Amino acid sequence: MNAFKAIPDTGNAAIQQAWAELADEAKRLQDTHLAEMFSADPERFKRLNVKHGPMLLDYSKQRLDNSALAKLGSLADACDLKEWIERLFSAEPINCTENRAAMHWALRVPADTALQDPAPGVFSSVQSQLEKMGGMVRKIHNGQWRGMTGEVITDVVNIGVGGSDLGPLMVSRALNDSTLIRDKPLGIHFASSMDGSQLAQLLKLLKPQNTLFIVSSKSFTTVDTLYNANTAKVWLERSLGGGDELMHCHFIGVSSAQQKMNDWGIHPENQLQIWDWVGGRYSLWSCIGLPVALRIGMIGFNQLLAGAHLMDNHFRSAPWQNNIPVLMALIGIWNTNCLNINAQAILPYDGRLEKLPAYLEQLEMESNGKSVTRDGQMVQTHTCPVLWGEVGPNAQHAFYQLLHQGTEVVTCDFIAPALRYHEAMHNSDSEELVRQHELALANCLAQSRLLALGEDALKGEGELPDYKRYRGNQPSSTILLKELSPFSLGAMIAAYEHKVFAQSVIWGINPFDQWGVEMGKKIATETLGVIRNEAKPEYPLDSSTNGLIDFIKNQ
Ligand SMILES: O=P(O)(O)OC[C@H]1O[C@](O)(CO)[C@@H](O)[C@@H]1O
Repeated sequence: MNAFKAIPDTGNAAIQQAWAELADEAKRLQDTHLAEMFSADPERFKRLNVKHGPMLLDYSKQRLDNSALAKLGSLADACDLKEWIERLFSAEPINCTENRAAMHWALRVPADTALQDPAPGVFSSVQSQLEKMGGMVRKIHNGQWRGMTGEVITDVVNIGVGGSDLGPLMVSRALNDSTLIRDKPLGIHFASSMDGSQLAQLLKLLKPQNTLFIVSSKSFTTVDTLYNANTAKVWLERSLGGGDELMHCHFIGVSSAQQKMNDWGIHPENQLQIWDWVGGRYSLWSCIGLPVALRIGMIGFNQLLAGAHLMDNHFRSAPWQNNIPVLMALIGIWNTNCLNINAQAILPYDGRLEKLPAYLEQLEMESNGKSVTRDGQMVQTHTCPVLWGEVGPNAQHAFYQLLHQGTEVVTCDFIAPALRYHEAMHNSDSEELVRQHELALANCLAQSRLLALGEDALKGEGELPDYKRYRGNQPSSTILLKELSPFSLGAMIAAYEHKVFAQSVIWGINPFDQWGVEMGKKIATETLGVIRNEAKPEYPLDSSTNGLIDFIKNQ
């Protein structure tokens, strides 16, 4: 179905013209099956893939061609994407509803950069916090960070939620078997859920005298985190007693709210600073990434930053035809706005990337799940699609049925490293593991092929009954990394970040705020008062909420 019920009227003739031309392209291609596109052009992959650094993006299984791409490029030009990219790489407060810059890119600028500071002291304050974090990492790794009883810290628990959890969690899991950490066995754990589920499990296993908590919260007001942190504090106090020494030995804080960290009792030496110009979901590159640095060491952390910096430079300088994040953005615009595909699955074929779908859900949906433009108008196009995902091979045994034979069109991102286990050739089990990696790669390629081509993927199957048929034409992109390393992961995450930004420019929305989550927090506070019999609601509650509260209270 053609998504263009009406060409969006943005009041800008060039943008409108670009949308109109895209509508024609969508009409031209709407009935062309991917199988036809591949058989009509044996060079299709060559035309529709791009490589940069450790990353390859194959978008030949997307339902577009060079002509449609050219029109998408014209749309990007009409929306002044190039100028907006330069505005991102400056101290301009492009997060207009919060009057803040969005300088997460500054977090990965190397110490010896020739780049000009976007505002006085930005680069130097980033470096000084990284150095402070490096000092803590060394102390913990060397066994010099002692608990209150003088025992070595063996376990670190990151308490945070959203961007203060998902980024560090995803990256630490992804790089869990990095060679950099072989000699440094340190338990690194994460507690995010406000109901205390994860923390309760951890507190059963950990020993207070050996455990260090990182309270990670940009705002230091997030109740999920503060409740978990309070539970941890009480747990420590019960065995070790309270006081300044306990706080000094067992808590690190990472936040932009220094006074709030002071008030909570984080010792000044244990405070790591972030800045209001780092959005929560863009913060893993800052000291919010402390669990990552603990996992892979500062050398590894710097490689992660270097990979992201490589992608920053690429995004800033490459023409859109070769620009990985811009192409990812344009493909998304094509799917969402031209083909009416509003679902996207993230499918890593590497178990180490198990948390990538959750991380990208926040990055994309909290950034671009918006319906009001920067000018305060209602958007006239769809914006962010619904994202979800799972480790691909496992998802094959769960929801791929819908992808192959359901009624929904879904675009998929297949993600895999080309090499794995190669560095462990001396291990006796490595040959078997290499074979397992080959198996995963074969499945990755086979699934994207079958989804694209349908039954054409396996000619010679003969006439199939309807229930066995594969219609195909499900579009996908494949991202291959040379291998999964701090550097390549940094580059890939930054590519997704910039994709999100480029799409926000085309949709005319601000990707750096999240006002949609605020009212829920307020109402929850009021509801808590009612559940605890401490307050009456300001407004009469609806019958559903009343009924549910009655049930809870009657138990
Ligand atoms: O780091 P904080 O301030 O605790 O916020 C955690 C998360 O909460 C949100 O503000 C949404 O509620 C996210 O944007 C953020 O990553």
